Amino acid sequence: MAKIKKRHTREEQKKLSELASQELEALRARIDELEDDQVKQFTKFEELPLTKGTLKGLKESSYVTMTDIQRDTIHLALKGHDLLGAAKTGSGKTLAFLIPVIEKLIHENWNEFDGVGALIISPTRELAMQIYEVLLKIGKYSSFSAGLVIGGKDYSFEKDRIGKMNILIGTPGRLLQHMDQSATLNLDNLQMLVLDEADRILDLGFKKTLDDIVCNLPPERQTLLFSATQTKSVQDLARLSLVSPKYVNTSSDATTTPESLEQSYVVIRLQDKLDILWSFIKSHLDSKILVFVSSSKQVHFIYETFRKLQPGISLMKLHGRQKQKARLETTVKFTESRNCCLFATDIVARGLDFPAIDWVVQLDCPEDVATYIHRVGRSARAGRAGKSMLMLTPSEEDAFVKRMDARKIQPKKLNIRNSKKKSIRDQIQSLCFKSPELKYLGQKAFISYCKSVYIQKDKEVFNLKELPLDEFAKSLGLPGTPKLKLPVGDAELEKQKQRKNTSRQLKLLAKATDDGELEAKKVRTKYDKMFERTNQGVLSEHYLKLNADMESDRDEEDEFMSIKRQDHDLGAEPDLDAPTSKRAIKKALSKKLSSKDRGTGTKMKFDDEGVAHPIYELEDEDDFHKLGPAEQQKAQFVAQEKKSMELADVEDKDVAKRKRQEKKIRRKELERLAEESESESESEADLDADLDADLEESDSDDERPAKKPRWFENKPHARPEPEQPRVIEYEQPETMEDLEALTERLIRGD
Ligand SMILES: Nc1ncnc2c1ncn2[C@@H]1O[C@H](COP(=O)(O)OP(=O)(O)OP(=O)(O)O)[C@@H](O)[C@H]1O
Repeated sequence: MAKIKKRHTREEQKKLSELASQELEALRARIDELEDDQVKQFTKFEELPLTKGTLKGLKESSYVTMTDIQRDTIHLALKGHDLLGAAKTGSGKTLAFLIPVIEKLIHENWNEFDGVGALIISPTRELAMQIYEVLLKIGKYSSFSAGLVIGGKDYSFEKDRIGKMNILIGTPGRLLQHMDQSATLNLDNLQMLVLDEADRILDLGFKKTLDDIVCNLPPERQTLLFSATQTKSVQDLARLSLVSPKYVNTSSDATTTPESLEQSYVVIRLQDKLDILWSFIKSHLDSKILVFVSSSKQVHFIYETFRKLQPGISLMKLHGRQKQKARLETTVKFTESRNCCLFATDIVARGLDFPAIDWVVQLDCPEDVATYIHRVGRSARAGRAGKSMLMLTPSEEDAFVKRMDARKIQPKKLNIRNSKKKSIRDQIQSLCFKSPELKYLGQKAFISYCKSVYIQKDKEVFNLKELPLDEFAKSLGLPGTPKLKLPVGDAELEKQKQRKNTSRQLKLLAKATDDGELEAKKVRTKYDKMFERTNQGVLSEHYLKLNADMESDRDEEDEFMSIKRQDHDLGAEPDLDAPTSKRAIKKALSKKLSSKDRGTGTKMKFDDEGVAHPIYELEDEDDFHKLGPAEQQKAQFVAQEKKSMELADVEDKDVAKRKRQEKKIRRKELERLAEESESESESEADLDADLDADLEESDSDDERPAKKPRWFENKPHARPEPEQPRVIEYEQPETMEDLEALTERLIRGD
């Protein structure tokens, strides 16, 4: 969070405020007089009735000429209308709402004691940061404070300052968290609510959060909605309490993609995608390329594989499951790089303004045309040139091309030249063969891709049955096709889809502690600690990389799919429960473990193959019902358990009886031995002591003989000292057989 502008002295402030109020009066009059037709002739910001400070901030940021959406919306927003603005990607929507936000607060004479005057909601942190940066630039000459409230940052830091902010920019989850928990946050005076990428914020993933935010805002505010693909859903507008909104759509009369964008598509088999992508990258090494895939697992796998194959261009990855810090670092790195290739999921498809992207490649078909538009819109921004290539499988082509055509999007169909095609299948197979971690990533990528196809609503485009999955698995270097466990029925499908859409932030928010410091206060499990170490051999490093994935996906994928173990033996998977450092091993062996370290432990049972299982394993509900009614299963279980307990009881009794008999025999033999032994030489005493100890040990569970055997106590002088003590050589008996053999030898006296 930062102040937009330095403070003035009281004198200066008085003077300024007099001038400002005169200036504002004049501006208000100009705004009231503005006619739509008149504005249509405007080309420059300075023609609009904007305050001097804003014009200066714009000019210094090199914003002089307005884009269409800016020209068509800013004056309406200045007049106080609610607004729905739709414009192509990269057409300057950010300024179209930031200028009215600043101007509105200036006109309202907003000051630091008035609290939050404007709230800007963005679907992603990266986009929120981008908006914040633009605000700092153009708002340089206004005296408002602006704050960024996004997940992944220090919550307490935000909480302490949020009450002093005039403009807040944030992601839905974090904003709601502050609304619930930060006592200083007061939105009662809110003048303006802005939703950037409104369609995304209004969709299912954010629905509940947005509704919760909006119902806590004063209804008499002004609301601006901006998006590349505008919703006019009456329901959505009602949710936001828009009042007679003005619709502005600068992309309605032409295609919804930038004119300067050269669009193409190729039809290739699913199993050839990686070969084609590789060939494409190799022939565009001097370009800045953004590659979209459907899931973070695919990003992970392709990034790791291609990195090992060294294409000769810098590779990067960006997806929602990365830590915020890594995401920001990659965003900055990609922004600054000239020749590089970024593999990403749709998290970056919306809003992010990467400069000078030459190519947007869509390795996987987008879920709908709106997503296509957002993806390709990362290139050819603000009138610059750019190219895009969409890869479609034969089963996707017809329906998706039809969908695009309906939106006046007609990419050119291209064929890949055979001479340009390079196959990396053998290399990938060999990499996966050598590296279990890569194979594991491949399996995850396979499953995630299939899942992403399966959950799509548009079945005409996305049909899992049409896809050559065995071939696809081979192309990922997998020795077999991972088994897919797909959700049954629409309800489950919808659940999966919703889960996919639901912001990870919201999940985190639900688990947040009272002060919201979820990340800072997260309990580090032994796995966390283990994964944080890097010096434990190759597999632990692999697991370090996979940790985030495993943690986040566990519940999601356990329900959905399973991997055929026999086909995909991960071989040397580490024993996650074993101590992993010298210190840990020492600690584990130490009998002086402190009680806090002891824990309760987990009881395991072993099956016939010696594989450990938890005592209680949850069975799948469907599998359970297949076995018959619960009552019947219960009765069967009780009968079965009773029978096995009876058997066990008989066995136990037999063992106990045998033990008693053996003990009796041994004792008798020893007594006899003692009696026969004439001399009580030291060696005999030692022998007896040893035998005694041995008896004590072996009979520890049973009746113990008296510590000092009776034959020593009762007959200390019973036998005369032999003239020549007999020396009997013996080995320490270890087993019952040894003991018996020794006893026999002693009896025989040899
Ligand atoms: N009036 C202008 N003059 C020059 N450049 C501009 C102007 N307005 C915006 N830009 C630049 O155009 C680029 C795209 O702007 P912006 O990110 O606001 O587009 P957008 O419509 O919000 O895109 P998206 O739909 O992808 O979020 C940015 O780099 C911005 O600096």
